[in-house]
Amino acid sequence: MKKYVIVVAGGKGLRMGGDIPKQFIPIKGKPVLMRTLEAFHAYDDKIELIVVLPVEQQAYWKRLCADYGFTLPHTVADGGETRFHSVRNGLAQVKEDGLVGVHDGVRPFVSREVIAACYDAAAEQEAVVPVTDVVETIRRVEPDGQSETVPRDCYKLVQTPQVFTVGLLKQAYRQVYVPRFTDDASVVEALGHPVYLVKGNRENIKLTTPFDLRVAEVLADAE
Ligand SMILES: Nc1ccn([C@@H]2O[C@H](COP(=O)(O)OP(=O)(O)OP(=O)(O)O)[C@@H](O)[C@H]2O)c(=O)n1
Ligand SMILES: C[C@](O)(CO)[C@H](O)COP(=O)(O)O
Repeated sequence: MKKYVIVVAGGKGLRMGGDIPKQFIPIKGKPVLMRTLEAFHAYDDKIELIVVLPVEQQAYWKRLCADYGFTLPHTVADGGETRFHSVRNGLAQVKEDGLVGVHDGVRPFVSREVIAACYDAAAEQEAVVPVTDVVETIRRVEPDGQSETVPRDCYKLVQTPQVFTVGLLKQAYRQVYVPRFTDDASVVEALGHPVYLVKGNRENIKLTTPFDLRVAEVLADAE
């Protein structure tokens, strides 16, 4: 079955800050986005890679690929106003039926096992999301500042890649954007389609703040 992955790196990285967009920051000498693309290529060397980048960063990325001798073939699509719009732009490059994953460009430590589990399950279930358990106590805070502990077993932390059949994801992304579409599963769910959960890997962190870069250096050392 034909496989695609849309690697979204079209955001602003405001919480990370800094001079270099977070997807280009080197971790142990290799830019984050290259690590992410290599993880999918290592899973399946025939998977089609689609990278979504802001238009103004695309020339820089091309130069970076030349500088690092990065030769994995990939298509580049334009970043959009929100993650939803970036995914929609990437999806326009998906031309055949099969399975399509959407993965955050800034999650370079996804394991090969988790990628495989997501694509394998999607062949049966059509819509698959990797999750991890909540490892701390959670409190819900009301608008008036009152708060109470809620049962943590009722919650999971959501990762990517989120993998779908091409037809289903294309149908989902024809919907009008609403702010509660923070991931791909929420867009598919809005069609009334159930989402199947598989176990993610704890190392599969989203590099969001400078603290995460410190963790990333340690995780890269352990590879
Ligand atoms: N318009 C957008 C917004 C986000 N993303 C991507 O979606 C992923 C998850 O987003 P997040 O890490 O929250 O990145 P940013 O939106 O860039 O971060 P911030 O909210 O701090 O600006 C990232 O790989 C990001 O590049 C995207 O492709 N297009
Ligand atoms: C899609 C996502 O990675 C799932 O955890 C996440 O929602 C994206 O980050 P954001 O901060 O919501 O943009």
